[in-house]
This record gives sequence, structure tokens and C-alpha cells, in this order.
Amino acid sequence: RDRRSHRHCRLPPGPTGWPLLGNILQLGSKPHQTLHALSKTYGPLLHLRFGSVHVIVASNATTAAHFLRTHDANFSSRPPNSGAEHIAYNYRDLVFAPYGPRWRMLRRLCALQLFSAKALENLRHVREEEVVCLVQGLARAGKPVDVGAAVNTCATNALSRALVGRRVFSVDGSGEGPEEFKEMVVELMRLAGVFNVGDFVPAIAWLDPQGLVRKMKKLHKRFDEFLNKLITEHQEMADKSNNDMLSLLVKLKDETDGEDVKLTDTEIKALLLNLFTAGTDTTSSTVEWALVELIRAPGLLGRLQDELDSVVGRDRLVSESDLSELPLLQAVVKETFRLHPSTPLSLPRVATEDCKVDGFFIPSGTTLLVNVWAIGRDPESWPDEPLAFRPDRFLPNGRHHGVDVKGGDFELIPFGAGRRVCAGLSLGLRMVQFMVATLVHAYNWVLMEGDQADGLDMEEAFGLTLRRAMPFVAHPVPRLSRKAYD
Ligand code: HEM
Repeated sequence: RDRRSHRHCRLPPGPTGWPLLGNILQLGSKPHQTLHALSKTYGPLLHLRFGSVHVIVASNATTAAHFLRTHDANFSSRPPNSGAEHIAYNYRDLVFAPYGPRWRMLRRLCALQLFSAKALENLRHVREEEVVCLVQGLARAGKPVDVGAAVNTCATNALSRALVGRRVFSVDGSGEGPEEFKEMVVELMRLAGVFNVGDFVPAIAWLDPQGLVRKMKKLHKRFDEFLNKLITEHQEMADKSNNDMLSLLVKLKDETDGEDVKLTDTEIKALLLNLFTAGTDTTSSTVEWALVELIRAPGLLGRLQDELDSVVGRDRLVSESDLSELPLLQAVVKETFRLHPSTPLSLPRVATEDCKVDGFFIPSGTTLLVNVWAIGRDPESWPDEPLAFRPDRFLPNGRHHGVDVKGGDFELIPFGAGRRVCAGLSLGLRMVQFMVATLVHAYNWVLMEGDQADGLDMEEAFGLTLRRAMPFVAHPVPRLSRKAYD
């Protein structure tokens, strides 16, 4: 019925592609930028063909709302892809699970154990302890530090204590662990961000033309070993009756026997893999971008330090309960998400049925990309200096006062929106705010010799997550009274 009633509609406009491959080779090394440029020619709803697959791209707030609000139910699964198959345990995870009972179960479990207001409050001491470790580690460093790496270790440890009841990295940052783990996550994001020709041209999938599947299988093996080790260790200390996520999952595993939706070791590993990867690099790269933006704007940094000094003082570190008292901090974090969204093309969705959007025909099986990066820079939504870092736009009297990142304001959707909005939004947002506040309050950041604040490299690296091409390295100089660091 659908197809017949929509037949008179056209597909959305878009560039002509190559025979067989379609537009896939036209994406270049930074697809979010290429797609943004194409949207200027073809409009906010763009049609492409990747091999035999229809792909549409939403590039402004109104169009994103059509899909993620009005038609969200029809776009609440993710398209098939080799990453989900070869890395994420053949779709048995949460991120790629088809919309349905298993997705619902996994998502509920996460809410219960990790992301609800109550769970978040229960885990607050863990985050605060890990942030103290971060600050103390920086105080001990006595040398310039790679800020993203230090923040990544902190975010990963805070998460791993919630997930498996212990840190995965030593707190002094020594040893191979943190770098190796971060490198694995970055590799995952890099692989997941490449459009694999084999996903769209089945006839040549077996050739693995970009060598991606081979790399995915290899990476999967490394993650699987990491997760197996965590689970084995966890079993060995099981008598300590932990209340971490893994303990809950193991308990539930036995209870789901005979139910429609099974929870086995594979689902458990897949879920842990999701949470470890979705929750670390996204968070730490946002903190890194925020800090660089602040250092490029010394006046703004000074204002933020004044805000922190007046709310927190100089005798203690920031605590999570201070965050709600820090409007400029919150505005800085929003502005960072606007210009540097962690996942510039969000995560893809797929049309389950034919539909008609904005007068255009969208066939079932179409992949939907939402260009969150382009939406954050769209002059229609952000008329005042859209490319400049101006957190004041979110403060009272600012044009965007009240606009939030939580999925209700479509001009700012770094966490996506709708049914499949980021599951870890509450935690991710809080960790980013908490770490940015702490790093700015506890330290002045002195640049490396030869670096100039206004000359810092702002180049983006390629991948599913929008990392800096150049890591940000600077020297932390304490600015609080001594006892704050004890
Ligand atoms: C700066 C922090 C983060 C950002 C910007 C971010 C962004 C996103 C985005 C854009 C999506 C896709 C949403 C959609 O399809 O509409 C997503 C999904 C997801 N995120 Fe996050 N994320 C962040 C942190 C986290 C954290 C801390 C966790 C967990 C520890 C997490 C877990 C997930 C999961 C499980 C999904 C899949 C949800 C589903 O398919 O139902 N994220 N995230």
C-alpha cells in the first residue's frame, strides 16, 4: 500500500553517482564536511546512492526533526554493516540491536544500573574519586601532558568501576594499558567511520576492497581477549558481592533461562564492549576540544575561572553538586558540543518501511545519516557568528538561552534524538561538565614553547568520533591552595 501511495513522489535531490558504486567514492576523508558542502547545493535533505543502497542525509534542524521526531518510529533500527557483524558480536549488542525486545531489555538494564537519576547518584563517589586521581596525577606530572590521554584514562576508569567493579588502568597512568586501550577504541571509531564499500556492493564484499573486514576481525579479537580477561577476573572476585553492572548481568543471565530474550556471555561482552567504546573517546575528545577552545579565548577562560572561584572557592576541587551552579560552564560545554560534536554523523538509522518526508519518497531500507556537525554550524539556526566559539549565546539574554543538548532542540543534537538517542547521555554530559570544570579550576594551562593560543591547530581527524588531528599537549600549573590537591 505504502509504495503505491508514494509512487508519484520523487526521491530527494542529490549528485549523480558512478555506475555500481554510486556516490561512495565522493565522500573523501572527512565525510561530514563533504556532505555539508553537498547540502549547500542540494538542500537539507539529500539523496545519495552507496552501491545499491539509498542513503539520505538530513543537514538542518527542521529536517532532522522530521526524521527523529515525526518519523522516529520508522527509523529506530540501524542499517546492516560489517562493523556490527565483525566487531559487535554480530548485532548482539545494544548499539546495533534491531529495534525490538532485545534492544529494549539491554537499554532498560543500562538505565537501571548506570544512567537513571538514582544509578547516577549511586555512582557519584566513583566519578569524584577518579577525577581527584586525574588532578593528583597532573600535579605529580611536573611536565607537559597529553590532556586527552589523561582525561581518557579518568573517564575509562570511572566507567570500568561502574561496569566491572574495578579500574582497568593504574591511576598513575604508568604501564602500557591506557595507551593500548585508547588506541583500540580510536581504531574502532576509525574503522566504524569508514564507509565500507562491501556493505553497499554485496558482489564485491568478499574482496574486502579496503581491507576493513580483516582489520575489524583483528580488532574484535583484541577486544574479546580484553573482555574475557575482565570476566574471568570478575568471577574470581565474585564472592565480594559487587554491585557493578557485570555482577547484575551475570545474575540476570541465569534468570533469563526460558525467556524469549536470552542474555548469554556473548550479549554481556557485546554490551560491555558498547559501553566501554561509546563512553570513553566521545567524552574525552569533547573535554579536549573544550579546553583548547578556552585557551584560544583567554578572556572567556578568565571569566570561567572567576565563576568557578566564586562558586567553589580556591580551597577545594569542584564537586558534582557544584555543576548546577555554573551557568557559564554549562554554556561552554554546549558550545563545544555545537562546534565539535563527538559523532559528527551521529549513528546511522534505517527506514523500516517506505515513507514520505517533506514531499519526497523514502524507500524502505534507506540509510539515514543526520549531519549533526552541519546542523551545529547552520547559519539558519545559528545566525550570530555560527563558526565562532561564543558560549554567551546560551546565557540569559543570549539568543539561544534555554537550548539544551538532550534531544529536544534539533539545532543542537550531539547525542542524537528520539528512541535511539544516546543511552549514556546523562553520564556523558555530566562527565564532560565535571572534567572541564575541574581542569579549568585546578590548573592554568601553559602552552608548549612555540605554541600560540590563537595558532593552535584545530584540524579534525577522520573517524566516527570527531577527534583532534593533533593531540593537545600543555603544562598544568596549579592555581588553587595547596590543600585542594591533597
Ligand atoms: C560526550 C559523550 C557522548 C556523545 C556525544 C554521544 C553521542 C551518541 C550519539 C550521537 C548516539 C546515536 C544516537 C542516535 O542514533 O540518535 C549515541 C548512541 C549511544 N551511546 Fe552515546 N554519546 C556519548 C557518551 C556515551 C556514554 C558515556 C555511553 C555509555 C557509557 C554511551 C552509550 C551509547 C549507547 C549504548 C548508544 C546506542 C543507543 C541505542 O542504539 O539505543 N554514550 N551516542
